[in-house]
Amino acid sequence: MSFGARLAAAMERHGPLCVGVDPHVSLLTQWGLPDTPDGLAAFSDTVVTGAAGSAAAIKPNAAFYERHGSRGIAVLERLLADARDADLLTVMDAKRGDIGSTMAGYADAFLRPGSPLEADSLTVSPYLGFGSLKPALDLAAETGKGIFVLALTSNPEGHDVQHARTASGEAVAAAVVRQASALNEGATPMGNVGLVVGATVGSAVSDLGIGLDGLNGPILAPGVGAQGAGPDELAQVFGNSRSRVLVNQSRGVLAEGPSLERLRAAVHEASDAAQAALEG
Ligand SMILES: O=C(O)c1cc(=O)[nH]c(=O)n1[C@@H]1O[C@H](COP(=O)(O)O)[C@@H](O)[C@H]1O
Repeated sequence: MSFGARLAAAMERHGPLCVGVDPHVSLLTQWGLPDTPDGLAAFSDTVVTGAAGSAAAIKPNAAFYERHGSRGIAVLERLLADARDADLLTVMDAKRGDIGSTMAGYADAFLRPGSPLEADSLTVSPYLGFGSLKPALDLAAETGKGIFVLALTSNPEGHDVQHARTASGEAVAAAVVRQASALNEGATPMGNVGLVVGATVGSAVSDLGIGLDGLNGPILAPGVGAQGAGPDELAQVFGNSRSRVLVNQSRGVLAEGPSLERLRAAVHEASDAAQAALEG
């Protein structure tokens, strides 16, 4: 089954929440864990257990594993395998972007079946040119994996690049959305090519003339919780595309650990709140 179909089924079953696995030093400390590979492993195990059966997906952020070198990467490998065993879809948040020939290496690392870091989907940056993503998009299409292309990011600094206009007058982010949408045409229930649009972007979608309705793919929405967005913002930003929005929360949920019971309750609550906001 393709990623689009698997994600649609997981969202139908578990709701629209993606739990971000971001083991910040401050969270490890708060959880009473050391800032070491063992600390990362304990944190990751708890998040997988807390999210399994209650969230559609988890999104480990590579940065927090990479800072521990090879032992951190080993923890990430195990996390991805454990999530697979727990029937949790994975969004590998590595935000890769490079010249096409190198992009093929990143695609092999994260999307090739059997790779130690195999995930169900990968976040990528189109800001070396959308065409540079082709090797990753091709491998995803071939293997039924997913790609989330950064379009309108949740951070305010993203405006400089994403709101800029191309020579034809089209906003850069609108061009990204247009090119991603073309790849999902005709797919049911939705295609494998998703976008990242922060829930914090306010009226940018309409201001820039972006047609999210035509994407026919998933939209990963970070920015809820710790970055300040909530139900009103989800409803405002995503309009008619709300049914395909996968809402990410990292710190907002993770702050409830290390108690598994409290973490599970927070996952349920965040999932219900996201569902209500997106249905409303
Ligand atoms: O691709 C992402 O996931 C992402 C894109 C974006 O525009 N903004 C954004 O915050 N993220 C990631 O989403 C997560 C947000 O974390 P919290 O703010 O703690 O919920 C982090 O892992 C970010 O790296």
